[in-house]
Amino acid sequence: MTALTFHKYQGTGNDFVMLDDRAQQFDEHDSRLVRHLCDRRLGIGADGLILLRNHAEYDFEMVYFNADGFVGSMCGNGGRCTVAFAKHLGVIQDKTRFLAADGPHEAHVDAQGLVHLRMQDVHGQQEVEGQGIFLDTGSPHLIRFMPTSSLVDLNVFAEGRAVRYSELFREKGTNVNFVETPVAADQPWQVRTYERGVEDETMSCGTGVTAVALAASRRGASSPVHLRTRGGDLHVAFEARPDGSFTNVYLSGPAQRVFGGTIEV
Ligand SMILES: N[C@H](CCC[C@H](N)C(=O)O)C(=O)O
Repeated sequence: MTALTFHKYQGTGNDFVMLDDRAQQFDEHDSRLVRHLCDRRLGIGADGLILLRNHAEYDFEMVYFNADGFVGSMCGNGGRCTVAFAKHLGVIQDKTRFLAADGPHEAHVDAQGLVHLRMQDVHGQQEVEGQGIFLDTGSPHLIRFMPTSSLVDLNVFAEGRAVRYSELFREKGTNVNFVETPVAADQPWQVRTYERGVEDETMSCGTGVTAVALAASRRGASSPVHLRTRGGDLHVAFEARPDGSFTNVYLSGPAQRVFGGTIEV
């Protein structure tokens, strides 16, 4: 048995076990251990686990795992939490360039402690017949626009699961976002997300709300888009290019250290 030091972070309720792995001692193939640390009854409990590692060309590297123990794609809330963690460790000050699964990212922490994270440019969005709109913001997302007032009672677990395990998505999986269009322009877009790799609804999904904002821009939303998740509010700013792609995409919101400790592994 050894004692593993961890930090627990959350960004709009999407929660992560954060490990300072600058010495690169964590075995990233040990999916059983990642699953155990993310287990809410037997371990620490989280939607995902993130290693902060050194990198020769960037301030740090973020290695993200879903709660199922496997290396995930990009995680927007996790990215913001990793920036806050890097600042907590003294690895960075208020501005950074770091590497994640989908490539380099720039980010900065503002005076209120909000983290602004630049996401990769997004090319194209497809209409998936009878399902919704599909786009990739570093992770795959299906967006389904829902009738007014239908989100509150929606069974996101059952509805999301049905899409995620449908013939089209079964192999690679997808995250599924259910969205309510605001009734007034000053209201936020409401989002609930079923997450692949957690295989359940989470309180919030950063790459998910980013995808929703870009899909919403085709439905009259203008940058910055205000989005509301079960765990709090996020903003997404972007520039739409004439060819339908998006650049200068920024996901902004809080990222907080909740506690830290050691766990016997
Ligand atoms: N919670 C995440 C998404 C994690 C990605 C993931 N669940 C997948 O696509 O496998 C976020 O804030 O962007």
